[in-house]
Amino acid sequence: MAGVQVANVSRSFGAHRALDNVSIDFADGGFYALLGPSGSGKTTLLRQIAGFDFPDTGRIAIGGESVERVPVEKRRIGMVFQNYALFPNMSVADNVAFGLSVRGEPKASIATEVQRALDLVQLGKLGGRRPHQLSGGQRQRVALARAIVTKPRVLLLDEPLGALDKALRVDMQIELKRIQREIGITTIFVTHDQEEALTMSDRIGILRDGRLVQEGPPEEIYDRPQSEFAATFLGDANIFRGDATGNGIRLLDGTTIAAASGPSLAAGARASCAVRPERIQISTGAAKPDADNANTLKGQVSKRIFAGNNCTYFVDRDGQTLKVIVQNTGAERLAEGQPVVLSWSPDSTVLIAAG
Ligand SMILES: Nc1ncnc2c1ncn2[C@@H]1O[C@H](COP(=O)(O)OP(=O)(O)OP(=O)(O)O)[C@@H](O)[C@H]1O
Repeated sequence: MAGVQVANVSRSFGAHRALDNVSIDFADGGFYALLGPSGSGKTTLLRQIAGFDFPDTGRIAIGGESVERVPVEKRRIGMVFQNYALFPNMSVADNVAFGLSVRGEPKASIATEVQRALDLVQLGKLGGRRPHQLSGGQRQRVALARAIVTKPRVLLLDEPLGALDKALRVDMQIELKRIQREIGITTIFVTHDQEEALTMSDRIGILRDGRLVQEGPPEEIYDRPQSEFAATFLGDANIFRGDATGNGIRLLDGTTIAAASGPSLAAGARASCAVRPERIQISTGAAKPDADNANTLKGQVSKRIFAGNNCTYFVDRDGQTLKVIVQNTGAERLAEGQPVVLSWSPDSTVLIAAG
């Protein structure tokens, strides 16, 4: 096993900078999600690590050793892609055995290793089938078995669950995480799906236009985003813009919003505050807000979306629409058109420097 160190890596295609001075330390045995919009450089970064493509500048090391001159086949990396084709005319077992066979390993040990890999992905009894006799999820598990059978040091997964429907995808997320824990392999996982990134990974890196915008544990990025982009890309956020006051911001209409976390900014500097929709308390104003909720605003419900376990309210105030999500506790529901008071704690508010 091995960690992966990416240091100051840049890669351009013509005038386009697909990766711009990216540095990430992927810890040994960790599960790391790379998240970002289409074209942000996620696949390009995986390709540099795999050795399919090479950085213009910067360094990549696997297990502490620079891989600058190490070709793909010598990097000992397993890969699974969204449309990772299996050989249709080979059995499942032969598909999994492929990497070991080309290495010329003895037949008996190949059979043992293949069976172990198939058992791990819970396809131990299906080795004799052909790929077309499997479901989409089973085929992805074969691809995974094929990637891990050679005992790679690092596993690179590029949207491996992208082609699966939602229910199967959730099953496979749990399965993939179990397998990763069991073999303890350093895993770098590219996804578009923010929920998938939040639930599966130890750390998340958010890329935008080839740059690493923020990286850290899921809770840290969700609770303390450092930019409006990170706040709105990973989860929903209400963004307020104004001038820094020392402990928050002042909006154009003079309202102040206090924030307990964020950088220290000079008073008067342009800044934003972000607050998650589920952190806001909404009421008719008849009862006093919770004592901790120093931030308050008045507005009017413009839309209400009931979703069973929760209810989303869109609240208009001063040209802005705010989003509030309330768990369904059976309490009284607010109607569209209702004047409301929103309140939330400075602890739920993050100050962000203007980008
Ligand atoms: N071989 C190449 N030649 C020219 N441009 C490329 C090449 N590979 C990638 N790019 C460009 O680099 C940028 C990053 O591409 P990349 O595939 O890494 O994005 P991504 O974040 O993986 O996107 P997606 O989520 O859509 O897969 C894109 O603008 C892409 O068009």
